[in-house]
Amino acid sequence: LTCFTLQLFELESCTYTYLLADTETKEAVLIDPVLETVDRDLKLIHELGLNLKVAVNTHCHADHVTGTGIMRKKVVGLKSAISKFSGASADIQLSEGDKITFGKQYLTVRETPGHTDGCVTLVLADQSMAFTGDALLIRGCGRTDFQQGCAKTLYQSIHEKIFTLPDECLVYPAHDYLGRTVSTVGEERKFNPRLTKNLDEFMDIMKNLNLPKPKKIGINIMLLYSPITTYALIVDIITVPKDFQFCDTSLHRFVAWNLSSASFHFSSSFPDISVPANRICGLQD
Ligand SMILES: N[C@@H](CCC(=O)N[C@@H](CSS)C(=O)NCC(=O)O)C(=O)O
Repeated sequence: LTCFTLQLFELESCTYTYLLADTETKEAVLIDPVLETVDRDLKLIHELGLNLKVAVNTHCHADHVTGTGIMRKKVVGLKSAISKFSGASADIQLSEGDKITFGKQYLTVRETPGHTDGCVTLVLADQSMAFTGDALLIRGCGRTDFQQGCAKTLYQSIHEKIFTLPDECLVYPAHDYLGRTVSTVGEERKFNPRLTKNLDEFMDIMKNLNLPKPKKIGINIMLLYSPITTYALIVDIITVPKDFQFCDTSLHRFVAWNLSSASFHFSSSFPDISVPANRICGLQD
């Protein structure tokens, strides 16, 4: 079987998007597209004469807005996919063992929660490659301090679902902040400074990472819980009211979906104006 993989990079969030294609049938899958690079990715797919079947997110991203919603509108027949535990809407809700088929190739879903509840690792049919999303990063792993993060769950996921793959299996993460592009299961099992520790030590490391919050988490949380949009043209985020469930301190404007009044709130100094959901300039998934 013949398959090729291209690794694409988005500079602002240091995200890797992966394009996989069956060279015989030209059917392709895109993993973790980013909103800002949708046109770049679609141009490449067009140039290569590929037929994009599925755009899949390894999880609900906090650091960038996914490109799958807008891609579905631009590519006839394209289906979006994400874990059924992500809370997000998509054409295909993935579970453990599901197969994402493209031509004669397929990716198998391994649920790897811990960074978020809906994190999955996608493993190529012959186990030569694993797309680990934010679960396992090169010499690191996804943070566990928000979005249902749980260090113990992540530790178990990585040990049980990723470190059980062959040593030679290539590890392709969703991000790298130091310019690294690929690792292997064997290397990570041996040299990952977090995952080579025991569970207690790992939990201690994860508790003390003290990372700043990703810049786009507020926008993503709002999009995730919005009943009308999965992709919207929304202003930046402002402040953080305590009584709202979905908000973020690191951003300078605030937009939230208020569950009780069923409206979006935009504010610079909260409480502020409340806008009915149907007035939002958004695109339905
Ligand atoms: N600087 C970035 C966010 C960096 C970050 O928090 N990365 C996440 C994955 S994206 S939610 C992470 O899990 N990092 C783990 C680590 O050890 O770095 C931004 O501002 O968006």
